[in-house]
Amino acid sequence: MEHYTPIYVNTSDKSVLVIGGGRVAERKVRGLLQTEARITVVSPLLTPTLEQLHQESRIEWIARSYRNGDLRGAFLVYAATDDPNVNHSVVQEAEAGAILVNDAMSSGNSSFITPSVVRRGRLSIAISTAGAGPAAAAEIRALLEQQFGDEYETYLDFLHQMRMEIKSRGLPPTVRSTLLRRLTEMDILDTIRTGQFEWWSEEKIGNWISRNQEEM
Ligand SMILES: C[C@@]1(CC(=O)O)c2cc3[nH]c(cc4nc(cc5[nH]c(cc(n2)[C@H]1CCC(=O)O)[C@@](C)(CC(=O)O)[C@@H]5CCC(=O)O)C(CC(=O)O)=C4CCC(=O)O)c(CCC(=O)O)c3CC(=O)O
Ligand SMILES: NC(=O)C1=CN([C@@H]2O[C@H](COP(=O)(O)OP(=O)(O)OC[C@H]3O[C@@H](n4cnc5c(N)ncnc54)[C@H](O)[C@@H]3O)[C@@H](O)[C@H]2O)C=CC1
Repeated sequence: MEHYTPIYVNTSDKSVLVIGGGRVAERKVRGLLQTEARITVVSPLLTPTLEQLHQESRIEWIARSYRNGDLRGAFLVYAATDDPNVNHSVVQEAEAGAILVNDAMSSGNSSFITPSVVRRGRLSIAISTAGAGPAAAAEIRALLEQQFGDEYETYLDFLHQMRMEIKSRGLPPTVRSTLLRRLTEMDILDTIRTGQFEWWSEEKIGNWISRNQEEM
């Protein structure tokens, strides 16, 4: 059985190449648009959505078939044409250049696979079936989407703000980790769900930290 190593890759300001401009390429691009990647599509044809994204300058378009050498400077590559030979050539060029590559037609040829993703602001939950059932991955995503609602976006923004605040205070590591753990033990999610959440002021954050430090 194939086992994969799940990682979250930072593609900010990195050049990501998608070879092919069809339905599957469009799905890969939609995922990439959630990041700060610089996206280039190489394909003689584009779907109407990709065409629109190109017109809005959100993606670059090289309007021709893939050529050996196109991968120069790329950080990550998706081979998403409908021609297995072309995808294979893309994979070969990527491997020669030690670039991570996804072949949409074959998980076996790929150095990474594209998971199904639930996004709620800073929270992302990635699901993979190691290629066994992409439609099952999408079904599991839909289930998780029901379980993890929009309240998680606010919740994680709050945790992030508190984490930055706690880390900036130069507290001893044990105090810091206790405070960070206590944060997740509070019922913040419920207050967001019931519409009672209010962002904490500098003063309230300061008071909460001092009070909790005293209780340790
Ligand atoms: C290996 C992988 C390679 C990769 O792309 O990385 C791959 C490969 C293949 N997919 C195929 C088919 C379909 N894929 C989807 C949908 C998705 N496919 C995605 C990922 C992956 N697909 C990777 C494994 C992920 C994992 O580990 O589970 C998702 C999760 C993410 C994304 O693509 O962005 C996205 C759902 C996003 C969402 O909704 O959340 C649908 C449903 C639909 O189209 O609505 C169908 C039709 C139904 C069916 O066939 O099951 C075929 C057969 C093609 C043929 O026979 O012609 C192959 C080739 C093969 O199996 O060899
Ligand atoms: N990984 C996944 O999630 C899935 C993968 N697939 C596989 O992906 C393949 C592509 O599917 P679709 O996007 O629906 O096909 P499609 O026919 O909509 O798109 C193919 C695209 O590849 C481009 N293309 C063809 N030759 C090219 C070349 N030499 N250089 C650059 N671009 C080239 C075409 O212009 C077109 O834009 C399918 O044949 C299937 O095997 C299918 C469903 C899901």
